[in-house]
Amino acid sequence: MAKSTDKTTKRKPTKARTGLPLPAGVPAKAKKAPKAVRKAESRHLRPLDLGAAGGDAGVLDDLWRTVEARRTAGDVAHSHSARLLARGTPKVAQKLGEEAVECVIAATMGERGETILESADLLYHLLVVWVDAGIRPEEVWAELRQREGISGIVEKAARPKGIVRAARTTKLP
Ligand SMILES: N=c1c2ncn([C@@H]3O[C@H](COP(=O)(O)OP(=O)(O)OP(=O)(O)O)[C@@H](O)[C@H]3O)c2ncn1[C@@H]1O[C@H](COP(=O)(O)O)[C@@H](O)[C@H]1O
Repeated sequence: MAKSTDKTTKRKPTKARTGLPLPAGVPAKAKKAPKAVRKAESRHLRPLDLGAAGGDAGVLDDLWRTVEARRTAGDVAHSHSARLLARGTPKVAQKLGEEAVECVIAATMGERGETILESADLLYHLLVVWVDAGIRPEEVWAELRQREGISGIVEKAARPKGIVRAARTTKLP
């Protein structure tokens, strides 16, 4: 059968790369679905074991060491961390902000499972920011330890009035 050359008969793609239907509003000519959809799709393709046993905070120290190793010896062709770090501090910081917003959205929507996943993305990108800035996890853990037992309300009330906290915040009192 002769191949139709009439453009109008060409079916508009209605599926994303993964074969899942594009959500309403995503232009059919979109090269790829919006990031949130891509993420959700990839999660759909990789059933998640939310609340998996064996999770503990030590993973953060381990993950920091892995990302730090990617900074020094990572291959941008095979390591997301190496590629992100190679894109420079502004991009590293931008990605943290993006992931924070995605976590805010999931939490606001009351999506517990999605909030867990977005929290993991956010923590990973925070570790990349630390590696990029030369911050070791124990420096942050020490700061949190120092705050133990001091209520946030008491801490804020004790700040000198009218003086911007010693270069630790851009917020005016
Ligand atoms: N925990 C993570 C992790 N969480 C999220 N991500 C990636 O972060 C990216 C965020 O997706 P985006 O859509 O924002 O894509 P992007 O390419 O970053 O940004 P854009 O250019 O699209 O704006 C995805 O590629 C996620 O897979 C992660 N990549 C790696 N890790 C872990 O970090 C360690 C080192 O990984 P590699 O550096 O890839 O070897 C391993 O233990 C990994 O499990």
